[in-house]
Formats: sequence, C-alpha cells, structure tokens
Amino acid sequence: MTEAVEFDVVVLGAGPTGENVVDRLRAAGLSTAVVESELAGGECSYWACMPSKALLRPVTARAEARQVPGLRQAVQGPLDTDAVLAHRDEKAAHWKDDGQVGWLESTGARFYRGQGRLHGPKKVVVDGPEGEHHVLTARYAVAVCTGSRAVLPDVPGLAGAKAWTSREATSSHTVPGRLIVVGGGVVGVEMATAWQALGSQVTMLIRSVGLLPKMEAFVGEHIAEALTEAGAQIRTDVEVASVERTGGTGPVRVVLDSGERIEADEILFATGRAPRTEDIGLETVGLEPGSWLTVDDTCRVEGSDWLYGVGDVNHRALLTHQGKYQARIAGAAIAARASQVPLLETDRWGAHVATADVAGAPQVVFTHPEAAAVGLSLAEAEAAGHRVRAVDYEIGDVAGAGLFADGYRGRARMVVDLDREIVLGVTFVGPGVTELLHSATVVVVGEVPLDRLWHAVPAYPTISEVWLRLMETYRG
Ligand SMILES: Cc1cc2nc3c(=O)[nH]c(=O)nc-3n(C[C@H](O)[C@H](O)[C@H](O)COP(=O)(O)OP(=O)(O)OC[C@H]3O[C@@H](n4cnc5c(N)ncnc54)[C@H](O)[C@@H]3O)c2cc1C
Ligand SMILES: NC(=O)c1ccc[n+]([C@@H]2O[C@H](COP(=O)([O-])OP(=O)(O)OC[C@H]3O[C@@H](n4cnc5c(N)ncnc54)[C@H](O)[C@@H]3O)[C@@H](O)[C@H]2O)c1
Repeated sequence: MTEAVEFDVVVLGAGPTGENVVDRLRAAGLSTAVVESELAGGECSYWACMPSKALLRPVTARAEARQVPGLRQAVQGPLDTDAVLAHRDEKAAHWKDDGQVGWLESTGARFYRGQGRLHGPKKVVVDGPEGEHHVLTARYAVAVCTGSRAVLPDVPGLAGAKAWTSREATSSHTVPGRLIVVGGGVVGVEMATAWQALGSQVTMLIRSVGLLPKMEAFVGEHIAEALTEAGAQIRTDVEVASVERTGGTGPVRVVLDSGERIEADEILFATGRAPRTEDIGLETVGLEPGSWLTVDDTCRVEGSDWLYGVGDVNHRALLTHQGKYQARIAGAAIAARASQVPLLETDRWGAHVATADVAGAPQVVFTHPEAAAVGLSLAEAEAAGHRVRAVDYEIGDVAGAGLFADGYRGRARMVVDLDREIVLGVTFVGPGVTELLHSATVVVVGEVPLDRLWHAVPAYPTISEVWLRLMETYRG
C-alpha cells in the first residue's frame, strides 16, 4: 500500500528531541508527521538515561548512606540485584512504547512506524514493518532527529566477539562475573560504577591518563579514587590491540598494546557515538550519508532553507536536555519562518538560537561521587581567549557537606571572567552535588554579576554554602 500525504512539518525520529519538536509545532498550530523506526522515546528512554540512572540510583544512595553515622551499619549488605534489575526494567517501560506513541498521537501528530528516508527536498518516504510505503511531503520543513549510536573502534577480532555497547550495558539481565570497560568517558564511568556495585569485577582500560578527560581534571581523579576503593581496577595509558571470543561464546580475551592479556566474561566498548544518518537518504539532498549534520544556531542545516538537524545528530551537545532545548528553539524558528516573521531573534540568547549549547550546557555524571558541570572549563575558557581566574574550594570544608556525609570528599571550581566579573563555568564533584547544578546554570546563563551573586545567600547548613565560600575565596 502506498499512501501520499502532506503535512506542515515531517519529523524523522521520535526520541526526546523529535518528541519535543512535535510538541512545539503543536503549540504553534502546525500539522506534523513523526516517523520512528524502533521505539518512540528513543535511546534515552530504553538504552541510555532512564535505565542507566535506574541502575545507578541504588548505588549512589547506598554509598551516601554508608557515610552517615548511625545509618551506615544498616546498609552494609550487597544490593538486591534482582530488585535493581526489575526496577530498571520498569523505568525502561519494559522496552514498550505504547505510552509514548499515545502521547504523540494526543498532540495531533500522525505517527508512522518505519524507517524514514529523505527523498529529495521536503519529501520523506517511510517503509513500514508490514511492507507499507508512505510518501510524506512537508510544506515548510523536515526535522531530522535520528540521534546517535555507539561506535566501535576498528580493533582486530572485535566483530566476532559479541562486545557490549551502551545498549547491552543498560539492558543486561545478568551480572557478568568479570567485566572489561573500554573508554573512560561518561558511559564508561557510569557503567563501571553500576556493574561493579552489582557484583562484577570491573577492569577499565583507558587510553588517556585519566577519566572524563572533557571535564576539569580533578573530577576524574575523585571518581577514579572512589571506583578503586569500590574494587574496580583502572588501567590508564593502555590501548586494546585485539579482542577474541572463540566461536562467539565463553570468555573474551583482550590483548593490550604491551602484549599483556586480560580475560573477562563481557567487554563493554564505551568509546563514543556516531550519527544515525547512514541510511536516511542524505545523498538525495546533496549531503554525505553517515555524517553529523552541520547546523546553524537555529538548528537549520547549513545551505538549506527547509532541512533541520536537531539533537544528538548535529553533534552540538549529546545530552537529552540539550536536545529538548534545541527542539524548543528549532520548533520556534520553524514556526516563525512558516508564518514569515520578517526577522528572527538570532542575537546571543535570542528566542531562535540555541546559545546555551555552547555557553551554558549542564551535565551530570551519576557516579559516586557525582560530578556536575555547566559552561566552560578553565581550559575551554582560556582557549576561547577569556581573561579568567579559577576559584577552587574543598566542598568537605562546608558545614552542610560535613553533615551530609562523614568524611565528605569533593571539590568545586568557579571560572570567573575577570573583564566582565561574571561566571563562565562551574564544576562540582562530590556526593549530592547534582541538585546544586541548576543554581550554577542560572548563574552562568543569567550572567549574574558577582556583585549581585554576593547577595544570593545560601541557607545554613547546606552544601550550597560552597557558593559563599567560592565568593569569599575570590574576594580574598
Ligand atoms: C548509556 C547512556 C546514558 C546516557 N545518559 C544520559 C543522561 O543521564 N542524561 C542526558 O542528558 N543524556 C544522557 N545520554 C545521552 C542521551 O541519551 C542522548 O543525548 C539523547 O537520547 C539524544 O536524543 P535524540 O532524540 O537526539 O536521539 P535518540 O534518543 O537517539 O533518538 C533518535 C530516534 O530516532 C529514531 N530513528 C533513527 N533513524 C531513524 C529513521 N531513519 N527513521 C525513523 N526513525 C529513526 C531512533 O530509533 C530513535 O528512536 C546518555 C547516553 C547513553 C548512551
Ligand atoms: N549522565 C550523562 O549526561 C550521560 C551519560 C552517558 C552518556 N552521555 C552522553 O553520551 C555521549 C557518549 O558517551 P561516551 O562515554 O560513549 O563517549 P565520550 O566521547 O564521552 O567518551 C568516549 C571515551 O572513549 C575513549 N576512546 C575512544 N576510542 C577508544 C579506543 N579505541 N580505546 C580506548 N578508548 C577509546 C575516548 O578517548 C573517550 O574518552 C557523551 O557525549 C555524553 O554526553 C551522557
């Protein structure tokens, strides 16, 4: 069956980004079709944010409780693995998307299940699971929100070794006895934290000198220390030379560049992401299949007046909340252009530009201790040519931190723009810091002058008093 239909906008991919583009277009009164090849809700709902955080929450809660006198004795036992995995399954909606499809349809959007591909300007063809074929035409725009997938390095033997990617690491129903984690980025440290606590003996193989190399160096140092104390082994400055799993079953054997051999039951490659653009018809509109989409600050693909790339697929900030933010921005820009608004608000922090992707994107790493950062690190601020000063404070010296956890270890850094006397970036590492992050985001995005921040009094005795200490340290 071939069906040809016209909509104001066609959205390719119903992950968190695509869903929010649909919602913004609904608010603007535009008609939309949304195409999804797997599960509405995307990577985030089923193989990323939701299941990974469900695995991690008992780990961090137990670790924090063990630092509270009077409580620590009550939480000395192992985690109830079956209960943790069952709760994870629930948070991943048992890998069913009825709820998300229902929500999408309640917005008035038309939902198509199938692989969507561009077929020349403003046209998308959909091949459904039952052989259906749809031709969708967009009056104004097509928004590509197809996200990203895990990328595996070109290592000899890897293809036949049944290695885990983030999908298996977040959805496994068994706890491997020995787990090798290759890569020390966010997926690597979060999954090493979770599986070590669930009973695996984790060995991390890191090619650089430390964990989380994109963040301030002290973050990776704190997390490495805690992971080591939890029993994980962290091997830095090593490269995987080959991987082997004979016949695809039994243990996996890794040879390092030094010639050393390591054996494990499973191996996770947490080595970054690639765009899901290899089979979406990019060649029909003059773009390179498999490439990240290069977009302007309104998320419109450079050189096009109708094609948008929103969320992971544009490589601006691979985070759910930034994808949803871009969706709000792109949705507003598409609607404004559709109604021929003469001038879009494209100045810094304007309504139609995703300024925060660069200047104020927050990120939390849900390990123990937690890490939370927003804006620029010291190195990024210096590289961007700002005249800056880094102000550091040991969070454990704050009264509220001492009450939160006995022997609290953590650090905060505020990167101050000395010319404008505003904060360009903030990083925290320590137990319980995730909920501090939004205060830092408001300070950075609001470009709050330090003279005014001095009057923002944190309550006593909370960990937030670290703000006061950072200000006092800055002012000497
Ligand atoms: C293990 C892990 C943990 C993470 N944890 C966090 C976290 O805690 N917080 C956070 O902010 N971010 C986290 N992220 C990142 C987050 O998952 C992504 O940034 C987010 O999912 C991007 O959303 P998206 O909608 O752009 O893409 P996706 O979520 O990848 O969704 C894209 C959708 O498009 C569909 N699709 C692809 N091609 C086609 C096609 N041709 N036709 C139709 N449909 C198609 C896909 O099936 C998918 O449903 C994590 C990532 C990983 C891997
Ligand atoms: N809590 C969160 O917000 C959260 C959690 C997980 C993932 N994410 C997002 O998902 C994205 C992907 O995460 P990721 O950890 O896969 O990627 P990443 O880019 O953050 O880290 C990948 C790491 O693997 C290393 N690496 C690459 N190839 C390697 C090889 N052959 N051998 C050894 N190491 C190698 C890289 O040097 C890098 O440090 C990130 O951009 C992150 O923002 C966010």
